Amino acid sequence: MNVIDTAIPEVKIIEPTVFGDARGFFFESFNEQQFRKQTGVTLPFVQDNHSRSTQGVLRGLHYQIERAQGKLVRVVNGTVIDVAVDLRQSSPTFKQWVAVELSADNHRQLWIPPGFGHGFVVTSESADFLYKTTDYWFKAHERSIRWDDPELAINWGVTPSMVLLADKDKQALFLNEAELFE
Ligand SMILES: Cc1cn([C@H]2C[C@H](O)[C@@H](COP(=O)(O)OP(=O)(O)O[C@H]3O[C@@H](C)C(=O)[C@@H](O)[C@H]3O)O2)c(=O)[nH]c1=O
Repeated sequence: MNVIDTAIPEVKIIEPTVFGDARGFFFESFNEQQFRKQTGVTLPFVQDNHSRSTQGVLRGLHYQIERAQGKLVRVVNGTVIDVAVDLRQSSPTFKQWVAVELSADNHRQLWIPPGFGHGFVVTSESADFLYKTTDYWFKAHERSIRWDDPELAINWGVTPSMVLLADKDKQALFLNEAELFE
């Protein structure tokens, strides 16, 4: 696997080594030893999630204010633009974001550490999104920040009128109203 730095040092793109042959392909989608060695991340993963979304669906920007989750995310069908936003007020990259295309074809994964908001928008007909998390889900600690907050000015690469949101994300807070990390 290959680890690629992003504009935010703790957010990393992981490119697995894919072995293609006449049958199709094979790759190790997660190897704890390699992941630890090459990213320096030693947090254990405790939950695996799978969501399916249709074109234009945007899930985000989500985080847990307590029991913050690190996430290792990837796509096994379709294409998304995946976004990580630094919500740690003491961080030199506070309020900065990275957007990375993840697809079934590029096999890319994104490591998003605890303390970040996370979201993605589906740019293909549908997308199957898989991710590992470093802590469990706690409904009481869930928070959502508006995907289109002008203070963040995230370039999602999609036409805003095409975006489909859950009610909770329509009611999400602006960054300046939200509870953030120290
Ligand atoms: C996130 C989650 C949801 N659920 C349930 C709650 C709800 O009934 C249903 C759908 O949940 P949501 O609408 O919150 O799903 P979704 O909007 O896909 O939430 C996810 O979005 C992405 C961007 C993330 O980063 C994740 O951490 C998570 O917040 O699944 C669980 O049982 N376990 C979980 O870990």
